[in-house]
Amino acid sequence: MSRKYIVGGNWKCNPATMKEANSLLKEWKKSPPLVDPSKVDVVICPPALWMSSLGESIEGLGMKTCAQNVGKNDAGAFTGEWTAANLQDLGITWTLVGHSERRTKYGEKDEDCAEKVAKCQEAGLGVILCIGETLDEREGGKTDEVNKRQLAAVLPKVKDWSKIVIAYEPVWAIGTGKVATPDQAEETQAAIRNYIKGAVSADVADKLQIQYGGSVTPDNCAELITKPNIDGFLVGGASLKPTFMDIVSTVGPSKMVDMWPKFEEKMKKEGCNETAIAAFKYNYGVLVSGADVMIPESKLDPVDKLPEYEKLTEKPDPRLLKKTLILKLNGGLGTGMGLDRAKSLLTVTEGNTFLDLIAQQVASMKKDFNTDLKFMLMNSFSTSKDTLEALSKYSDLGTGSDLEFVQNKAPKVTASDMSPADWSAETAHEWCPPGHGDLYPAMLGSGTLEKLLKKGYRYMFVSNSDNLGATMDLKILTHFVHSGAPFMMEVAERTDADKKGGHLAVDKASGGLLLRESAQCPDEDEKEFQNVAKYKFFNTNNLWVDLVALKREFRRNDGALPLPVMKNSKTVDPRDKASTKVLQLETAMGAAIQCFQGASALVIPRSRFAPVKTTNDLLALRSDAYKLTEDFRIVLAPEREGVPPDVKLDGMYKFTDAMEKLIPNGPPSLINCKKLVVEGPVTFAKGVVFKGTVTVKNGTGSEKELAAGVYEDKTVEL
Ligand SMILES: O=C(CO)COP(=O)(O)O
Repeated sequence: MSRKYIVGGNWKCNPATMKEANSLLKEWKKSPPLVDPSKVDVVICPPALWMSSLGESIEGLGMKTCAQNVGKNDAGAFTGEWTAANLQDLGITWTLVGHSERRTKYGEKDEDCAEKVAKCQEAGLGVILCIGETLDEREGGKTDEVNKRQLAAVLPKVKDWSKIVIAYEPVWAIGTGKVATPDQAEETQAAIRNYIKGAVSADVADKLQIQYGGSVTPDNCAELITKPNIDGFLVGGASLKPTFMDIVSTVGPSKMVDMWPKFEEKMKKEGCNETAIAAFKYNYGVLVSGADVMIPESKLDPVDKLPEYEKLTEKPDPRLLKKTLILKLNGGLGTGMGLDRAKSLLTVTEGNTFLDLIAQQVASMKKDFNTDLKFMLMNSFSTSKDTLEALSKYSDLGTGSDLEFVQNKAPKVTASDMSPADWSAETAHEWCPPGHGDLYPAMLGSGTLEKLLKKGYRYMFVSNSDNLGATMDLKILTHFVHSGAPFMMEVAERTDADKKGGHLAVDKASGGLLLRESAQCPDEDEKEFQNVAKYKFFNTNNLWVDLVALKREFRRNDGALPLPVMKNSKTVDPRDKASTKVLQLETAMGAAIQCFQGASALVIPRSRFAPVKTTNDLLALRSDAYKLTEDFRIVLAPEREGVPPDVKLDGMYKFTDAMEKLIPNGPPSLINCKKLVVEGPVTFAKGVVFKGTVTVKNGTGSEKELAAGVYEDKTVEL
């Protein structure tokens, strides 16, 4: 029969302070074990004084609090004791009885244990009964005899065997670092079960959970747990560390074995291709392994020097254009800005959407370089139709699979049990886009990579469709090809405004480049993460990829690039916050820098980086702080010297239609504005000019107009 596993953490008289205990629980919370709670119980035995105050945090982790000891008495004159009923009263449903330290250091006898078990049975309390032999006893061949004696004393008191767990803890293995071998533990525990079978019944013996305890660590638990008579562990020293969760995860039946077939079947049924399935399998495997996704400071070195765009000396080689694909990522919806369509359909300048400008950029590049240019989009299942329709007027861009490939979709994962999310009310909600790191598997799985290579394309320039500064630059292309790097990232210098975003760093172990995003930074390293003088560069998501190297990496990694996996907690129906909690697994395309040996980076001027993430960005972009160049790029006006205006609109302007109401007469002048803050319902008259730092406030609640004029370094109250 299959018994439920049970893992206990016996903290003994540790740690020294409750503060430390709380921070350990916090650590556990950060990377909880991803095991099925219906298959593994976890109990934690803190010092008695803290049981009540820590109980909530322990239970918040899906674990139970367990006492380390209990009195053999009822309520009364028993100074220093507590009763089984006291524990029940506090909501504590488990206790250890007969731990070897109680037996040897406090003189507890088999008979005391028996009385304690009797009281616990009366109170309906679960007991983990600890038994085990000393070294002398083992060496004297008395192991089974000792265990039987300790058990025999207690057996007559047990009426309800569902409330008893046995912890076999050989005294010589406790706190000594000398763990029993898996065979030793298995042999002894099989003998214990056999004894119970004879003394009680086969049914009770079969159902009885028997833990092993004594120097269990994350390193030695995996082999022990393969033994049929080991149903979990009672862990001492190793339960005082964050890595106790690794022991729990190891004991938990692998979700990969349990759940993966369900995901695979669902994806196949949906028509997902093999590459998409392999990519999701990799991501899901990372999720359920409970792997530590953090990148601590100790593993990194800063990047000191990088080649700079302005200093590139290579002579631009126009012949390379024929071998190069320009790819725009266009999978994003403008939900954050109140749109339910592709974000690139947003109007940027009079009458021109992002897509219009991109199409015109491509046309202009073809003219400038006097050559045909291969252009493609990666759409998502929600942007493809609208985008192709909008671009149909630009016939020379290409059509169909010549113009686009579509990003994969990934199943959402139910947060509580890691199963595929199920939402029959709207099955579309069971799927999500897997982040732009899906670029690589989507290219491979759609056949696009193979097709491009066959046609002689070797290089790819990728950028986001909301970054209108990212155009084909022959100088950069030539530098990339001449450098021989398989992958190159355009980075920009971090300013204070960028300190919360990710940064480029050197991985000490490999010497290669990697990106650290804020979700990958442990709390204690946050200060260094935000240190823009130390970590000077951020990823602009303008990337250059050698397609031959990409294909090689896929082959080396069994068809799935090992990108860092980010898990986003959401609800299955994004608009219904009460619906099932799910995890969406995503990867980021820039993170691939760590997958390519010899990948490089280039520092570019900010003019190649003008993304629109919010209506703040959009307002700035529409103003005279930016210029539309002849080749349809939107770049910061030279007067700005590379620094965009810092616009902070009230939350009420989050959506584009609300922002339009702020500027019914067109955008204000921001060319000399450092920072603009708008609070409350305002409309700008025609001819408003902001200079320096200006705040416009309307606290009245009813809309007010800001009259034409120059506002410089002041707060205007309307
Ligand atoms: O006594 C134990 C658990 O109750 C085992 O302690 P260690 O895991 O530190 O050896």
